[in-house]
Amino acid sequence: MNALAATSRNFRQAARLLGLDSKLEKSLLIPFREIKVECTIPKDDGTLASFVGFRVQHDNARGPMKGGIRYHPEVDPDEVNALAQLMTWKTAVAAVPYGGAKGGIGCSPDELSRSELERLTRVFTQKIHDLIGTHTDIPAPDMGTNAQTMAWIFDEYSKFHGHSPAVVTGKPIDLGGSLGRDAATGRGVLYATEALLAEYGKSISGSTFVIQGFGNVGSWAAQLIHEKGGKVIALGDVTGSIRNKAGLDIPALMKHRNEGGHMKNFHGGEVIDSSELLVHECDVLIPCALGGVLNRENAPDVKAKFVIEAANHPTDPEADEILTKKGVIVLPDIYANSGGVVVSYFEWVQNIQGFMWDEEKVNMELHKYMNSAFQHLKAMCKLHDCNLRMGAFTLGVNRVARATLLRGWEA
Ligand SMILES: NC(=O)C1=CN([C@@H]2O[C@H](COP(=O)(O)OP(=O)(O)OC[C@H]3O[C@@H](n4cnc5c(N)ncnc54)[C@H](OP(=O)(O)O)[C@@H]3O)[C@@H](O)[C@H]2O)C=CC1
Ligand SMILES: O=C(O)CCC(=O)C(=O)O
Repeated sequence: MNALAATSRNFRQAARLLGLDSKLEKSLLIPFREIKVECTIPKDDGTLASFVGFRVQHDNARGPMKGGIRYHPEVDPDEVNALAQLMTWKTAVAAVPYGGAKGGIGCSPDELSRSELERLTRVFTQKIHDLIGTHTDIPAPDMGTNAQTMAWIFDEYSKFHGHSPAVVTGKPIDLGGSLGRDAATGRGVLYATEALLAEYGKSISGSTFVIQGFGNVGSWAAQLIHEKGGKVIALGDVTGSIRNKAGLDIPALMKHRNEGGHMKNFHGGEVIDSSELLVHECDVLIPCALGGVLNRENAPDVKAKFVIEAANHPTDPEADEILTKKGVIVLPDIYANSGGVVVSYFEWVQNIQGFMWDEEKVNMELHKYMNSAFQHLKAMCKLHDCNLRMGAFTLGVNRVARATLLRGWEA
């Protein structure tokens, strides 16, 4: 089942639990707007290259649409559609005043030079600039993009619309980015994991962790868990996977990575086959890379007691069923990785106010938002006698449905 079919299935299940009217259910599922553009750029060698870019704007009942832009070879319209829909439910779960959107360009960022990436980002922005904006749709980083990508979008957009820092979040601090945004998704993962473990009388410091992905989300999650005394015993990225039963030295691994080293050349760990990573013995498994990595093939062998979905849609529905039957507790993406969009919201607010918060305030507010969402999520689980994923979906879908009904249907 692809990501869109799986996300829509979860939505329909939540709509049924909530007893939503069928017309409303249908209208909430259909995206507001789907944009597909061709982006042709001159490569550094003088040849031309074309890439397809997408932006799906799913829903704006609760506010401007919000969501990241992904650069990855596997970007396709159905996946972007699913990720945009997830953003609608995620912003509602987090109680930030946004709808949902997502974008992507089918490309391999590692195979493009910095100037090719800049040209591609600027051409994409030229093609979508009149459909995004501070009060319509606000992009942010996702896989394969970063603060520099956001700086180019902000600059290109501002050529058409005047100085507009709040059109994107996740910007460099020097251009109006928020302190704490770079770490925010990983920090939110830490706060969400702490809240979940506490329900079971456990804590970060007494637990072992396996993390897939060592990019923005994975590396921050690993560092913050390590700082809190958690033992990260295995970790992997595209270049390979390693383990150390005594706990990996995460600051040393960060240094190794920042100096251009590959995972498998890190001396503080033993190389393992990447297929072993997700089924490695541990208390808590945190996928922080691609979607669909937990599936019917590997789910029966998962040994973790808790899965924290830091990636978007890492667990396909078949794996979800298998894990539930095995008694594995899965903390769903639309709550677990919402720290990124929460601090994006703080960045947008700061840009509009023209006032910068200190990092302590950002982290304190993030903690409040994550804890409050967890309490509301738990209440929905109790009300509908459902698991955490359905608790999060019913919470998000109900808030969007209420906003839609309050705004009214009459033309
Ligand atoms: N950035 C954000 O604020 C948010 C991100 N997310 C989600 O978190 C996930 C990660 O995003 P982010 O950290 O920003 O992305 P990055 O591009 O910064 O990092 C992605 C990481 O995943 C690794 N990776 C890619 N493919 C594989 C694979 N097949 N096997 C193992 N590792 C792999 C990459 O390895 P390598 O470095 O070797 O290429 C890299 O370490 C995505 O699902 C994203 O949608 C969710 C909410 C917010
Ligand atoms: O920070 C944001 O606006 C969105 C981040 C994102 O794309 C996500 O949460 O999946």
